[in-house]
Amino acid sequence: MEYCLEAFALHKNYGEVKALNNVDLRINQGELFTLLGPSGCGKTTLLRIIAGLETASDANLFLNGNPILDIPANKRPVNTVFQSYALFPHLKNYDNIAFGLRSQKIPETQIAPRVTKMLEMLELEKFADRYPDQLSGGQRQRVSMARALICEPEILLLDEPMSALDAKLRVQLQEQLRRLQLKLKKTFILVTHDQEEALTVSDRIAVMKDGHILQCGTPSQIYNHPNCRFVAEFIGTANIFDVERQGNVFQSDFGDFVPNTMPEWEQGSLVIRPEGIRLRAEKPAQNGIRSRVIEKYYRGTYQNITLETGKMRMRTAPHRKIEIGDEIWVELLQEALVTIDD
Ligand SMILES: Nc1ncnc2c1ncn2[C@@H]1O[C@H](COP(=O)(O)OP(=O)(O)OP(=O)(O)O)[C@@H](O)[C@H]1O
Repeated sequence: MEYCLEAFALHKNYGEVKALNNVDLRINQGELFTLLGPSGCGKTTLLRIIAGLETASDANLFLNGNPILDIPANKRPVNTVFQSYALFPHLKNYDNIAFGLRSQKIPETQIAPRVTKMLEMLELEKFADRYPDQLSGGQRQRVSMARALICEPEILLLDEPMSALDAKLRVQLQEQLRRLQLKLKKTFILVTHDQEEALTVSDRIAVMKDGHILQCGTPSQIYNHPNCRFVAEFIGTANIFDVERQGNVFQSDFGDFVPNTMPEWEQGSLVIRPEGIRLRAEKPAQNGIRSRVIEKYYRGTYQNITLETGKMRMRTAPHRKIEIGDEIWVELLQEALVTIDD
């Protein structure tokens, strides 16, 4: 299979700081690939190296099988959408979008239909004659996307494009971004520190920390099968507790548990997501805990419950009568228990 983008052994040092430490990456043709991690993990540096805005040492970077590290940024077939929009304030939105084609001296008769198509695709028809400062943040970011896409780059790079928007707009733009990418079937690389955004829009996610990629996989692989404590904690809510293996059972401070698969190690952790813990009317046959409810938060479509035992988080249906102080039986579903070697 031919990858759209391949990187081998990417290193980037800023003085003492190892911004990227031996990063390998393979991104498929037409996928929405997300670089996810906390501030300072190196995701922007990686995006900037792909864009050609930053140099890398000892590295190889291939686009459609061709090496690109020696190609300057303005000659690479990639384009970037920045958090800060980077639109020209003195140009109308139409002219902002047309800018890249005009600078290639393409005749206006060919530019007009392409701009019109972009305006349509990003639902911006009404705003063509306005200036960027007459738009909301989300609309402005759509103009930035149209401007970046009109030159038909091989890859669209998106550097935290939604982080300046409020929560509701962000969700709208995430869905719009995903629809657009599926329609265009183009490779998009998104940088974000927002795990919900990554889970919502991505085909695959690379979780980064301290210049390393810790895990790379589909949203459901990353969420349901985190390969280490950091990934489990960074994505969603995770209940994590120490265990010791004794034969086919894990012993913990909260009782004995049996997961689906037994690892080789003797000491490690078990991870379970809140939805993997279920309320039971009586003691379950295995993986049961008797515990007191210490917190309850109504969330509309569900209730968040905190158990006294290990401050474990679980969820119940919103109509379920359950009160703080209740003693309940819960089952940690066997198939939801993930083992992690610390
Ligand atoms: N020009 C620079 N000079 C010195 N250090 C830098 C420079 N750019 C980045 N760094 C450092 O490299 C590391 C990775 O930075 P990078 O911007 O890639 O992280 P990030 O994950 O994108 O973070 P954020 O989400 O805050 O933008 C950080 O420790 C940062 O301080």
